[in-house]
Amino acid sequence: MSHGPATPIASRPGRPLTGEARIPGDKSISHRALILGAMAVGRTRITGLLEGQDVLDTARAMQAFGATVEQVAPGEWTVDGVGVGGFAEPAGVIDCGNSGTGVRLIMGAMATTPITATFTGDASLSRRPMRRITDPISLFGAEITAREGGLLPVTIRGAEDAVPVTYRTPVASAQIKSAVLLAGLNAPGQTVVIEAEPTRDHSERMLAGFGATITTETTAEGHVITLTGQPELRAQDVAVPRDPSSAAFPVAAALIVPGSEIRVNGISRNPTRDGLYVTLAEMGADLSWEHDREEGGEPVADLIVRHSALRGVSVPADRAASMIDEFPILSVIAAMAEGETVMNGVAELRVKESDRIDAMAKGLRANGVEVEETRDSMTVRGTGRIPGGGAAVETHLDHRIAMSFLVAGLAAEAEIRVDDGSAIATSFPDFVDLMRGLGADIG
Ligand SMILES: O=C(O)C1=C[C@@H](OP(=O)(O)O)[C@@H](O)[C@H](O)C1
Ligand SMILES: C=C(OP(=O)(O)O)C(=O)O
Repeated sequence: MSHGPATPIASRPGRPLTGEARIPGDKSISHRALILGAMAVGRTRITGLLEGQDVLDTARAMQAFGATVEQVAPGEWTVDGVGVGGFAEPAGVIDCGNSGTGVRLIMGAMATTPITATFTGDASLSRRPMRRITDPISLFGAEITAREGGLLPVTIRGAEDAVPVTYRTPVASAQIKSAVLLAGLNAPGQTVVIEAEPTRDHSERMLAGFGATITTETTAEGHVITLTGQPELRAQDVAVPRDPSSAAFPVAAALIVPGSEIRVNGISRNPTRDGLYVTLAEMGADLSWEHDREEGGEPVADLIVRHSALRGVSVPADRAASMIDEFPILSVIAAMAEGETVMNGVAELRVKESDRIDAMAKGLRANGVEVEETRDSMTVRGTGRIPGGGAAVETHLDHRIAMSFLVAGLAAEAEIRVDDGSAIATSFPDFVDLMRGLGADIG
């Protein structure tokens, strides 16, 4: 999607937050449901799909590759798949907008079908590294042309006679792992991904759910995932659970705005996604979990969160993958805690929708918070207050930077303004309305 006009938004300190925050569907699982639905035989029915722009761009891409993707009702979609190896050559360029997950998973999914496709994205996505995907998919036999530096636009000619691949991921990334597994679907024999640290495992869970043979073992080499190629994937009913990364914003707001108490139902307890919640418990957050259960193949529970006196902590590097998208909001929570919070092993934040270490450090400093950064760490010196009152924070087309500072403004001593909130619609289109419904002064 091309980017519309910038929309400045501000938030101000006000009354306590109360009520229930109804979080939209998980973005990672929504992308995967559409892609696997398109690669299955038959009609996949998806409920609770996130209708954020990132996911809508993936839906459109799956249509361009020949699947029939339809919205039946809000959040309810059907996908009539074309089967593994059944993708048609798209007529036009595939524009994945702002979405790293979309472009990288789809590049993997088409890399072992003998068709050609060109991928583009917005200004943010066009700065993000793609060799981490094009390198492994070329091992399957795909041919790649990219802009200098391996950046988008990228054209892929899918392998005619794909060979299976064993690949050790060079950085902890579920996107790399998933792209390789999706490419492995149309290669004969076994495709193996080895990761040093476990990353979110939604692809593995969903591939098994669609009927693929896939195993995961923890060995001395790391986490070893083995997929048997050329399965017939069978259409499924997929109930998408709520997104713990989106839930993090109202949860954070309730923790730092005095007098708040909110309920957030159906939060993922998947250990590959719950690092923020582990960290918040260490910081002294008042979190009560109820009704542990399974939804859409994922462990979930309901959360009640209350305003809390928080202390700074050191977040170990081996937890980074399980909370990779939550560091921007953690840095806001850390400013409202007493003492230093050190976030280790976070270099990957520099290649997200923006350089998130740099964007958070600049925005927090502009609002009176002391921050130190190295290439792969960020330290926030918490004093329990955010003076606020800086110039508009630059968000660089990054939804999580925008939402983080809008939450910060609710507990700051003066209004906080972001230069552009339009990217919020990529992952959490109802963010402003939902926060207002809890009592937040945002707009
Ligand atoms: O696989 C996924 O759905 C995602 C993986 C993560 O990216 P990396 O794999 O690049 O760490 C995360 O930041 C992104 O929001 C979603
Ligand atoms: C990094 C993110 O998404 P993506 O990589 O899909 O653009 C995110 O949502 O924080």
